[in-house]
Amino acid sequence: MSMDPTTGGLLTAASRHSGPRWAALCLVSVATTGAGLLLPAALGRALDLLLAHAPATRWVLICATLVLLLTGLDACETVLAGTLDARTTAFLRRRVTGHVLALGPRATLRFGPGDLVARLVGNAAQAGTAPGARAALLAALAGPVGGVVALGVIDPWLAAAFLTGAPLLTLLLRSLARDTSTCVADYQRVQGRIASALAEAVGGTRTIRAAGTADRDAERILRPLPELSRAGRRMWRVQGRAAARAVAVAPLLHLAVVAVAGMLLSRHRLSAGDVLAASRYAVLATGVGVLVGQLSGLVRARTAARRLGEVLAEPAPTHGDRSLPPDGPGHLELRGVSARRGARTVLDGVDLVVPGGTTLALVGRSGAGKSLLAALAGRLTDPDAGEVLLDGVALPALSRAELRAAVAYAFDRPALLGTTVEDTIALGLRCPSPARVREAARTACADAFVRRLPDGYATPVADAPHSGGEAQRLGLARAFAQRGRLLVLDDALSSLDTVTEHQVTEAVLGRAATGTRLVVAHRAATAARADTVAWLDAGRVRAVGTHAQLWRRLPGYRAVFGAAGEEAGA
Ligand SMILES: Nc1ncnc2c1ncn2[C@@H]1O[C@H](COP(=O)(O)OP(=O)(O)OP(=O)(O)O)[C@@H](O)[C@H]1O
Repeated sequence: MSMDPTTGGLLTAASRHSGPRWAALCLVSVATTGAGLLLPAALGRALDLLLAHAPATRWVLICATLVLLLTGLDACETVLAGTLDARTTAFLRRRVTGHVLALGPRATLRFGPGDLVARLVGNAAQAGTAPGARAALLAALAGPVGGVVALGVIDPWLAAAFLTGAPLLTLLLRSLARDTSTCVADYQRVQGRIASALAEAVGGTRTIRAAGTADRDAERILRPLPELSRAGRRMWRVQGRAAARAVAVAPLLHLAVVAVAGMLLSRHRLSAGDVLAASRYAVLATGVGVLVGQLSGLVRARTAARRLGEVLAEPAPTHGDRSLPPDGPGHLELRGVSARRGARTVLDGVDLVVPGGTTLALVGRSGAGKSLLAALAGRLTDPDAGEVLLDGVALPALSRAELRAAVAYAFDRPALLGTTVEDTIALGLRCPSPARVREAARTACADAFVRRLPDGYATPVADAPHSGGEAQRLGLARAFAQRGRLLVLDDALSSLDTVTEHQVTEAVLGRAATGTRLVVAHRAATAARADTVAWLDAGRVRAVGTHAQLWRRLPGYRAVFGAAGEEAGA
């Protein structure tokens, strides 16, 4: 049951997080085992005294006290184990959620949203039982070990009789741990694949309905079910086989101990009470059934922790602690920037300068890398080579807070996060204020429709209208409220009606606009309003100039806009 360092470290951190509770659980579990080990000796002593007609009340009372103590300890163990599991699970979920968000788009690229949810929900809950399972295994091991020691104390021959079969038990447990680990890993992997396919289908319900492929997609999502069932059955078979072997071996060992005890009784080396105690200790020592259960639980928890460890092993982007020069104009510079997606180099050694306070429109055919370049400009993703600087500071050198306050983004399909509409617009603001939110909403032409909502800005975001244009206006309002020195609009006006688009474009690109703006432009009219246009083609910047210059000189540039562009450009 070897552990990679990430998984081991994660479980150690989780145990440390619940340290006192884990220590208390270990203590209670070991105390339970200790009380369980004392009971046979006390019973044997009481029996001997009763058989000899000697006063045995004290020993009978000790036996009763031990039984009561065992009941109390058992209750404590249940409560401690339950709360420890819950705390550890919460700790793991917090840690992995934080890391997934720190990874940004890379997390979904590498694992897929469904698989991530499966890991965060199912695997985290299972991994959360690891510290409790470790404590339980410790106690379950203490039982057999204590049983053998007690047998040795009664008579060394009893321990020797038991130990002849011990190697068999060790082999049994080792093969159980190994086989269970493989089956559980297979099972959890298949579960992750089903979750991925389901998340994809949930995101594409409209497409599935429009295509009328619901049955086919349900079949596709559940296709790995037989594999899941095979992995599940394999898991039960492994455990069943181990339990069956244990059931075969344990009574033989028990019998051997009782036979030796009987022989020693006949030679007057043991009393009847000793035989009773030895018989019970032999049962404790052969408690492999308990061990099988505990070991399987621990293996399942560790396998689940390994899946969380895989997510944590993905390196998150680091941030420096530098600040931007105060009152910088938002001068953006890309130096030799290259970025790959899949096997393709989408951007190849791109150099680009956007002087502070100006607007640059990114133009290019579909798939040319406009969104990728827009993402690189505000460090939503990092380049594979080259660097991006804002006001002379490389983006990775900036502190996270400084970077996020300096660069605002609006997207074509913004995620509306937060509780109310007001929260959605104020998301991420250092000093949110109602006035700032309303002003931003007015600039984005969202104020009028928000005020018409039943509770205005206090309307739950789930109840707010979500048409493409309305969502885009809320997303734009969020970007405007941020008042960063760089504003990046990635196709953020595409769903607006013509009048609204004109008003928003005027606010963003008109004379009154402030800061530097990077706009992904699909329409010639938008490109024409920018100070400069960068034409992306085949991974490179083919030309930089005003729209009018590029339009006049370059037929390839005109072709990007097609027939509609000919009219707008003209
Ligand atoms: N996760 C990914 N895996 C593989 N390729 C990707 C991934 N994301 C983007 N790409 C590819 O990178 C290229 C650039 O994508 P990008 O979204 O930047 O293009 P774009 O110019 O904005 O296109 P559009 O105008 O259609 O939005 C495309 O060929 C795209 O298929």
